[in-house]
Amino acid sequence: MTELLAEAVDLRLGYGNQVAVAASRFTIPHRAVTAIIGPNGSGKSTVLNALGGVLEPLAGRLTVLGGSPRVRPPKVSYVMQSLAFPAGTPITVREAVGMGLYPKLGWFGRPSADDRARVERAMERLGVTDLADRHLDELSGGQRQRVYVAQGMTQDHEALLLDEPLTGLDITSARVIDQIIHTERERGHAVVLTTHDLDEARAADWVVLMAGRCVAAGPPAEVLTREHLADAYGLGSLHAHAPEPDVLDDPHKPDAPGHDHSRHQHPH
Ligand SMILES: Nc1ncnc2c1ncn2[C@@H]1O[C@H](COP(=O)(O)OP(=O)(O)OP(=O)(O)O)[C@@H](O)[C@H]1O
Repeated sequence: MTELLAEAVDLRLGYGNQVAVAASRFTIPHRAVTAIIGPNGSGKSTVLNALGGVLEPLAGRLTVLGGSPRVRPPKVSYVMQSLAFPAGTPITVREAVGMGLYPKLGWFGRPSADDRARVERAMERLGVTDLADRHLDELSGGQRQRVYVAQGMTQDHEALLLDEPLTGLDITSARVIDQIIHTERERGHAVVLTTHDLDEARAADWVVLMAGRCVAAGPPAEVLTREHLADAYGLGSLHAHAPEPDVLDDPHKPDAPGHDHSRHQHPH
């Protein structure tokens, strides 16, 4: 049996008494890259929050690495760039990356030489060493995103949760973070990321397709089908998320629709 990072059973997640996600069952494998994809408001970040132990389920069961994520397993590193630091926080890049040590040290623990080396290594891996003494406020969005991922890397972890890590990045920054994601997997870690990019989801080992519920979870080829995407995104937006044009146009490809040209019409 595949080793699991997470398992959800009859899970309900939400805010106050508003249910945002109701999912009967889905799993996320360990030591693999999982992409959570779905339309705006479909519950991707909500699921990540629950996996990261930031949000308690309203009902049902969610286990991460065999336990409750609320008893924050220190082995799960959650990078929440959107919430991490309010604008104007007077903090340097090195300090921000060093905050990845807090789950281990607590707020008042003193970092050892090893801990400090870990911070430097994470900054090197993300290519932000030159920015170490700069204030976060002085960075571009892409540079800041690298800093957040470096913070996640600093934490001793088996699983890395990343909220839209590649969104809005230039090719260089995206490549750096993409490389990190794949190195993490090679090290036997799990990476769970949220995305709006179908290609990013196709490149993952496992996909969870959300629409306020789990539409499907499994390998990309089984999840990112026309039917599932139509279910999640609605028929009206299907053409925007359909396979690449060359797949649509080449009748020899297994996924091609043959002579069915109806898919080229834009439904209104
Ligand atoms: N802090 C909150 N308080 C109340 N409702 C929330 C909160 N965060 C999210 N929601 C609601 O929960 C639902 C799911 O939101 P969530 O942020 O998980 O979606 P998402 O798929 O990540 O969206 P996006 O693609 O826009 O980032 C939405 O209806 C949203 O309005």
